[in-house]
Amino acid sequence: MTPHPLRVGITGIAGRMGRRLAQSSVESGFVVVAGTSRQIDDEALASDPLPDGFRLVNDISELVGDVDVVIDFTHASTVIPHAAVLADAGVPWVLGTTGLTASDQRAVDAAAMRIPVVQAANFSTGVTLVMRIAREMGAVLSAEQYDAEIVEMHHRQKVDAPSGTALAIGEAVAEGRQTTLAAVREPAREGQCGPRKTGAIGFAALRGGQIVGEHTLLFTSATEQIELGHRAFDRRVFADGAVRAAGWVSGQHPGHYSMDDVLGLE
Ligand SMILES: NC(=O)C1=CN([C@@H]2O[C@H](COP(=O)(O)OP(=O)(O)OC[C@H]3O[C@@H](n4cnc5c(N)ncnc54)[C@H](OP(=O)(O)O)[C@@H]3O)[C@@H](O)[C@H]2O)C=CC1
Ligand SMILES: O=C(O)C1=N[C@H](C(=O)O)C[C@H](O)C1
Repeated sequence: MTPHPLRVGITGIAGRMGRRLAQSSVESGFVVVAGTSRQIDDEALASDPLPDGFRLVNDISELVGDVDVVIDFTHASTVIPHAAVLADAGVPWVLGTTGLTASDQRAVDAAAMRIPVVQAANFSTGVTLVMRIAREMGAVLSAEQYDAEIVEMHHRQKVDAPSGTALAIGEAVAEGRQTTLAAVREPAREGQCGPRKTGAIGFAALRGGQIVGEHTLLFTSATEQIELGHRAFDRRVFADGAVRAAGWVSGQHPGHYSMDDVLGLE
């Protein structure tokens, strides 16, 4: 049963997503009990609507005793330690961090054997649907005829590329084509890179200004081009999805869940 009101802990609460997650949590009637920041900066947080009694701590291990769920949008280097702390404490995990290595992902999968984890490279409802359509397009638009490419653009501060969403869209196309992205991903093109391989999935990552997040999937054949795009205007779209996931995951059994599960999609 979901405890009421839900007590939420937010890692990286002073970050771009951390701040927005705190607002969305409060707007949803949850209590933001604690957040982490490696540099405690009360002044920077003073303008945000956090409740009395909120604790700002240095490390996730200092907040897990007080919370029903942790929402975590930080940096890939935190994933292995966060997985261990949350699994040991038995606290559900909503994970939005991108740029994970294969060993980071294995740590998430291992934690999901012990706690419920909702992981998504993009918590917006729109992108959740884009993934489903991308899978179907991959299944119908044959790899021999249609070249699949994914273009993404983000703000100049983003540290990982291609974005987690771009990679997840690529994985969905690969799944539709009954293969894996690892098997068909085209290496970044530069110099004498040679012609495009049939069946490859390519990526282009653009960075500039304060673009929140834009993704376009293109299928190009000799006779036509199909584009599927998504543009996020405000980080609220990710935060609201993650907060919805937090409310949902706190009542679940251990397992690895996606936004499809949260939204009740087949
Ligand atoms: N799944 C989704 O829907 C979305 C995912 N993201 C992902 O969320 C993550 C955070 O994005 P964003 O909020 O823009 O990033 P920010 O850099 O603004 O915030 C990240 C916060 O994480 C904390 N942090 C803890 N450990 C580290 C570390 N080792 N290196 C860097 N930061 C650390 C920092 O807080 P402090 O310095 O105070 O400790 C920082 O403020 C990224 O991986 C991004 O791709 C972003 C948007 C949507
Ligand atoms: O870093 C960001 O900002 C974003 N990261 C996610 C990703 O890597 O896909 C989601 C969104 O596009 C914003």
